[in-house]
Amino acid sequence: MTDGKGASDLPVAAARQRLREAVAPVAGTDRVAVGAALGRVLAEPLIADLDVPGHDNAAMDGYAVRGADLAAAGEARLRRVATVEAGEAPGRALGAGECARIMTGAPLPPGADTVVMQERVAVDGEAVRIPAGEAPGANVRPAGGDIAAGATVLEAGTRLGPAELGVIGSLGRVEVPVRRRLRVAFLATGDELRGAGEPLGPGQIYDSNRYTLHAALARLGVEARDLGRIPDEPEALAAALREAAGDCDALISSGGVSVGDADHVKPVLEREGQIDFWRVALRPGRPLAFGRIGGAAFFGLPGNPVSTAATYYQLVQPALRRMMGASGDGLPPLLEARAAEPLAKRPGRTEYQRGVVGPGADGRPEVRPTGTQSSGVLTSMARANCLVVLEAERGEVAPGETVAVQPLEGVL
Ligand SMILES: Nc1nc2c(c(=O)[nH]1)N[C@H]1C(S)=C(S)[C@@H](COP(=O)(O)OP(=O)(O)OC[C@H]3O[C@@H](n4cnc5c(N)ncnc54)[C@H](O)[C@@H]3O)O[C@H]1N2
Ligand code: MOO
Repeated sequence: MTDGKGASDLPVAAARQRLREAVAPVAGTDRVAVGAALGRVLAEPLIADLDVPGHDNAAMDGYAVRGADLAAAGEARLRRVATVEAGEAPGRALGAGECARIMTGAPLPPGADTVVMQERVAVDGEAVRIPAGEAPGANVRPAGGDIAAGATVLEAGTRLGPAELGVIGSLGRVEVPVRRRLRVAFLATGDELRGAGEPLGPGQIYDSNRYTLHAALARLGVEARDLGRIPDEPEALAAALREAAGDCDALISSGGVSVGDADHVKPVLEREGQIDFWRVALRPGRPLAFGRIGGAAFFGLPGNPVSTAATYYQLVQPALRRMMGASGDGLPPLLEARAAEPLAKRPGRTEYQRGVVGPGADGRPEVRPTGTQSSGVLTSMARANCLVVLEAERGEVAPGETVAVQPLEGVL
């Protein structure tokens, strides 16, 4: 039993460790078109089979010259013998005293090792005059300067975002080997829940957690299966979970995981599978349950809307990423900011308070809470651009104290 203050709850770091040990990357890979690979996880290292760029080329529009021809004093007088556009072959080699008009991206003619920007040059017909002071070797992008043939460009486990897909594109690949998509089912429990468009009876509320979960899973790039709203009835919950466990890698529920008379998640998990841990020393989200049903990892998230969002973000998503085969937990690094207002906190649990971080009067990062920190106030999350991470042992935070913040932008 706990003492009610969280003293025997699992510390957050221990919960993360247990999750890392309990889940493993799924087997199976797909080959998908590069254009359809956003958010997927690279299944094999990407080894370059060519140099990028493939040839020494000009970084500026100007004149390709031999560095040896540049003047140390006065000016160099060169003769333009060719023009090279991007996409053309480099043309014939430059001899002493010769230069070529060249455009950005065009391959350097043999013999040239320098590009002089056209703004620095006086041109009279084929005569090109270059004042002293130009550096030999300047404005050339060497072959293989971005990617050298044979190099490992991206490691297995890389989650593919716009930059990574661009890199793969620069190698001319048509398809990319990725881990198979994770299948994740989610549901909301609660007799009080109604769906959008339905009239509300007395004491009823609209289900918001399924929207939060669905959006978070969609952004993560898993195949999300919506099991809908399940009444507070153990048999209904057990049947839904048993069925979904047959073809999903992970199951996520929201609500019913605390100690109320209608909280059936934990007993159902104990009966239908195994419970690994229940109750984590974090706020919001303390009654979180984790275990296994059949072949699927099971995450029972507390029903309070902020608790659902925060536990998903802090604990579930890192575990799902691991199952996807992605390296790292994907959580942004913690940054330091000054508290602009007092932050209520009692020692015992790690807290994730919702805040807005931005530059203070002195330009240094300053964070203020987004109003009421109740786990039922979901607008506190929607208005936040960061979570203020307060260590378990910490108490009330006074204005001016340094706190850790975790940027939320683009993550949840
Ligand atoms: N005696 C105790 N009571 C509670 C404890 C405790 O330790 N002892 N813990 C509290 C904490 S902390 C949390 S968090 C909640 C979590 O409880 P449940 O996971 O059982 O969640 P529910 O009771 O089902 O719902 C809590 C709250 O959230 C609303 N809710 C639920 N699902 C949704 C949804 N899909 N969309 C929108 N809102 C939802 C629900 O109506 C309740 O208001 O337990 C505390 N109690
Ligand atoms: O952990 Mo509960 O989420 O504090 O309200």
